[in-house]
Amino acid sequence: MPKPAESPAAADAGPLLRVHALQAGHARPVVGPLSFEIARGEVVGLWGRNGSGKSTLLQAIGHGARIFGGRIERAPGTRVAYQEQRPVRLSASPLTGLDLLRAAGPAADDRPVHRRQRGRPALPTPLAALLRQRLDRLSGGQYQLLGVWAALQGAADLVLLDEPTNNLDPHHETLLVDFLKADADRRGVLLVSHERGFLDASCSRILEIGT
Ligand SMILES: Nc1ncnc2c1ncn2[C@@H]1O[C@H](COP(=O)(O)OP(=O)(O)OP(=O)(O)O)[C@@H](O)[C@H]1O
Repeated sequence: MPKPAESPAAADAGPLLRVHALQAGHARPVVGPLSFEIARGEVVGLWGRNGSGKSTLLQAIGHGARIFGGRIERAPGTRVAYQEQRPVRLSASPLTGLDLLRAAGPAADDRPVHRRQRGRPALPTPLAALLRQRLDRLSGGQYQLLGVWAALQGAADLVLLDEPTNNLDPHHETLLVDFLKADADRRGVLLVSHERGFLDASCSRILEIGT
């Protein structure tokens, strides 16, 4: 489930994220040194072979990985949502799709008609059908799509998505590209994918790591 922090909205000026000479890892460094920036409105893709440290880089920015050198700077007040490569799912839970959207923040917590009235993207029809369903009864792809929408349309300014096409068929992968383009100026996105076609269709820039 996405975890937006409860800080005020980030200032509009300057990049949301600055990564400078970062070396990150776990017991030892596995990625870097890397330097890049992400501004609001950008969708930046991470591309690289298995084990090159893409997930570790997202973890270092989101939470969890150890920083061995360099620095990560977020614009003051930047709220982060992080969809992990294998999002945690409770085996039994009465929570619904609507509960998941509400947890992402007020912007994601709405029905299609209300969203249109506020000038925000309408909840896509395939997701509207999931609002009343229990999360533990959703398919892997349904859960993935709902989680990514919540991260993108929730309160976060910076959205980290690790393999967001996991469990998605080609039709829903296309829908995901539309999700990323909807209201894109409101946030910056850093995503990992092995699917080059998806990266080319959805990203404004692609960073290759581990070469
Ligand atoms: N929690 C962890 N503790 C120790 N080492 C880890 C941990 N997670 C990942 N690693 C190691 O860090 C290296 C980079 O892993 P990471 O998952 O970041 O790569 P990746 O590029 O995302 O790979 P993939 O494309 O296969 O998902 C690997 O050698 C991996 O074994």
